[in-house]
Amino acid sequence: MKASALRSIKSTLTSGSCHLLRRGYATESVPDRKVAVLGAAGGIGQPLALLMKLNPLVSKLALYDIAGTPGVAADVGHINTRSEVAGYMGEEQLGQALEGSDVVIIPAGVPRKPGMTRDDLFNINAGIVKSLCTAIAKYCPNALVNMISNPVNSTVPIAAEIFKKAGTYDEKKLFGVTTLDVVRAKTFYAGKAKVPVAEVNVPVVGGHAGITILPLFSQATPKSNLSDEVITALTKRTQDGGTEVVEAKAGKGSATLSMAYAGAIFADACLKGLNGVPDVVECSFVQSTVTELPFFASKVRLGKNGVEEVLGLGTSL
Ligand SMILES: NC(=O)C1=CN([C@@H]2O[C@H](COP(=O)(O)OP(=O)(O)OC[C@H]3O[C@@H](n4cnc5c(N)ncnc54)[C@H](O)[C@@H]3O)[C@@H](O)[C@H]2O)C=CC1
Ligand SMILES: O=C([O-])CC(=O)C(=O)O
Repeated sequence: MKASALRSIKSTLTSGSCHLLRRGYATESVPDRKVAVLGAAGGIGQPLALLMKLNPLVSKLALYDIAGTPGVAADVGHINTRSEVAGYMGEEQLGQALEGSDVVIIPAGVPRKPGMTRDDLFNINAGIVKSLCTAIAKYCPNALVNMISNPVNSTVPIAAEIFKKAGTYDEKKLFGVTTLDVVRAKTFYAGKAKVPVAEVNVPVVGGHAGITILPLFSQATPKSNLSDEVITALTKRTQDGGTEVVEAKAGKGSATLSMAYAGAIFADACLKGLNGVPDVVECSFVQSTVTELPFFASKVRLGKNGVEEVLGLGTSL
């Protein structure tokens, strides 16, 4: 090889690593973290894989599905960000995908069509979640599990039972992802209250289906003087947000892009908690004593072991 060609390669490599250091990706400041996405070739899985590839807290990204992951992994893997990407396809590669994972995100499963409720997905998705959680218990029992597959109100308790049976259950590490309800509540509230959406906070408690989704607009910030009538309409729109998208997609599935965004926000919060960032608080459907229900969504403080504290319902402003 000519000396000039070698010099040019060297300079490219050096400027590449400087670039990583400048952007705060240096390994000494950011710990290595492996994230696995199960169902990574799906409607949510693909944009979620993209968003996790953009997250500088991730060093390894494992993309698993029953089909299609080599293509998704090759595509996302060309993006010049920190994480190494690998695709895994078929049950025989699930163990490899999971091994060493710090966070496992599960958007594997069937979505709704118009006229269906999330409960109609129970039979098929319960089976999928059961097999995936059995593998998690075996290959990465200490990982934080972010459950997206519906019905979340049931898939989370199912996962808990699978982990209990395997002897690996840790209530601090199992999360139903309800972030999309918060994302919607923030968007709809900002629109009506005419406040900058980036400043809005709205806790959403309860569960993730119809009337179990309870946005607490009385605690929304920045505060506004919306009438009871408007608050009732905002509540209903948030509760029916999933159905609004299912109907608009007219048979082509449910929310995927907004869910990928919400899933990426929640996974990022989990990673920050694991890395010891203080005061990381998100709403999530977790094992809870806030009400008499065994699982309930409320604000949760995230830390080095997952749930650090399940926060209560709060008080109206
Ligand atoms: N928690 C929430 O707020 C939300 C949850 N969802 C739920 O997320 C789930 C996925 O939705 P979409 O991505 O739109 O569906 P999709 O059908 O586009 O993708 C699902 C993916 O899961 C894969 N899959 C099926 N069985 C699998 C298995 N055993 N192991 C690994 N992968 C498997 C499929 O091959 C497919 O690629 C649905 O259950 C949906 O209801 C959707 C939106 C919001
Ligand atoms: O409505 C659905 O089936 C998907 C979902 O959970 C949501 O968009 O909130």
